[in-house]
Amino acid sequence: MKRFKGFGRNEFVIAADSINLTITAGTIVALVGSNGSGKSTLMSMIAGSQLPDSGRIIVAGEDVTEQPSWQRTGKVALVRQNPEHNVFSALTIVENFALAEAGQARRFNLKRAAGPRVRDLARDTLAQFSMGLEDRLDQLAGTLSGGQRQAVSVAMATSRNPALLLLDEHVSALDPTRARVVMEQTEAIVRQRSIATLMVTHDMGHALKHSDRLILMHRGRIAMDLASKEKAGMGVPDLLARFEKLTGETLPDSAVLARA
Ligand SMILES: Nc1ncnc2c1ncn2[C@@H]1O[C@H](COP(=O)(O)OP(=O)(O)OP(=O)(O)O)[C@@H](O)[C@H]1O
Repeated sequence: MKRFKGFGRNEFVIAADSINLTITAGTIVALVGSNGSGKSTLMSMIAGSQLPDSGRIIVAGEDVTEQPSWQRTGKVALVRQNPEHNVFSALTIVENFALAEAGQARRFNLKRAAGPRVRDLARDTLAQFSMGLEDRLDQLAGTLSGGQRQAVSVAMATSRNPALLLLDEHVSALDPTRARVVMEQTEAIVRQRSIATLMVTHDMGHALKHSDRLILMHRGRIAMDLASKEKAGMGVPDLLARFEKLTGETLPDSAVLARA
């Protein structure tokens, strides 16, 4: 559970409540919900940037609830919405990989960390995106497009096979074509590596197409939990209608808003 101080005296907002969620290895769970439903709060508690008021976060059998985010590196990887928040612009692609590696090994000798082993790791992981990034390891990350940066971010986040990958609207800042490519490649990589994945999205089409299970949050709680079988054959209008019936509110679909 997580609550925040509200505007009035003795007023609180319960951002996450009674959430019981287990994600098994190799499963992609889409997390959707209206604005303010608690998705980011849940992601932050799992990533370690917010402490829950009560409850536990267990990753690969280890209780990480009290661990700060840097201690969870290697177990939990996060790709944020804004490409600029995921990579260091002033470093090259391979130096970004090296920095992630150095952080995990608690070493900060960037030159040494960016040696042949990390180059091979970066090249192999980036090759899966088929964007030619594997041949541009020495290019400054700041000169990459948003889509290329997100591809590098997903490659960095998955290269060490974390137990859990958090995708926080990671393609929402990209144009629809780039978003589709990065989303498809992300799915291919996490499936190939069997990484448990929790993906927040406002694009209901992505949520239905690229997940094994779809969770809908409303007012800090899980209002709907659709397994693969239940969501099979379901279209975006069906999902939106189910949400409306359940909550009496409408669910915004960013893909629709982007086309409007
Ligand atoms: N630091 C904070 N202080 C006070 N209230 C907060 C804080 N963070 C979140 N909240 C409140 O908690 C509730 C859940 O917010 P949260 O950001 O988790 O929702 P969300 O589902 O991620 O929304 P969005 O889709 O708009 O990003 C909201 O009512 C929000 O105003």
